[in-house]
Amino acid sequence: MSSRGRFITLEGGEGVGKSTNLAWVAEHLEARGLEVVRTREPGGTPRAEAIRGLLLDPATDEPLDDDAELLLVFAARAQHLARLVRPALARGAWVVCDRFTDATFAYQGGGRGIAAGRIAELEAFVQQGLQPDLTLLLDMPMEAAQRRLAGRLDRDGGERDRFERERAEFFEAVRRAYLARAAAAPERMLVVDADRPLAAVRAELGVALDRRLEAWR
Ligand SMILES: Nc1ncnc2c1ncn2[C@@H]1O[C@H](COP(=O)(O)OP(=O)(O)OP(=O)(O)O)[C@@H](O)[C@H]1O
Ligand SMILES: Cc1cn([C@H]2C[C@H](O)[C@@H](COP(=O)(O)O)O2)c(=O)[nH]c1=O
Repeated sequence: MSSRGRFITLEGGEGVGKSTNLAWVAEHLEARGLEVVRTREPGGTPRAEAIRGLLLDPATDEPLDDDAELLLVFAARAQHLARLVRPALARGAWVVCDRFTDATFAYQGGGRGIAAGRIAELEAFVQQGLQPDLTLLLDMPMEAAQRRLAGRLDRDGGERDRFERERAEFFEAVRRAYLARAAAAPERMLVVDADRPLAAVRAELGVALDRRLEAWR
């Protein structure tokens, strides 16, 4: 096995099953003898998690400006990359991350309408060429994903965050932007039909991971 760590991201709209499947992906890799670091964006380190708090806070007293939202996302990412992701990859660990920059193109680009070129400039500045080796895009119709999200909120309690309160058109635009990015980068991004029983989703994820493991050996 190569000593270079690999960077795997899970993407998709709200409630499609990213967190549920991230745990499984990490265990699948660990069962093959790899050191795996589980993380998420925005967040992943204490200071980046503090920025996440600002981004997700649903308080309406001072609406968050779209450009400020974009810059906060990348500020959290810079911290996360410097303190957690790059050191882990450098020591040979595999990093499995719940959302990364595809989410910025989908939410701030597709959802908020910020130009892709502006996002790409920040991406180049913050990432200095670092990209995920593999992105698993969990895709399903927005209404079904919203039902899953509502079920989770009913079961676990908690209120909707600032993004989860967005209107249906926002989530439709996010989904379209994700699918457009996957179509433009088919070698990196695998679109997985998430509107199936968990066992079927995981079977497809497992095949994709094992194929990559073999190719990267
Ligand atoms: N394939 C599946 N079939 C049925 N239910 C599922 C499936 N995958 C996940 N779920 C359930 O759907 C809910 C949402 O899943 P999860 O929290 O993993 O989604 P998420 O994409 O991480 O959401 P968020 O974007 O809010 O972080 C959970 O209650 C989870 O148990
Ligand atoms: C990385 C990233 C995330 N977001 C949004 C998308 C989600 O609504 C929240 C994160 O919460 P979740 O538990 O992962 O659902 O943040 C974003 O707008 N832009 C980004 O780059």
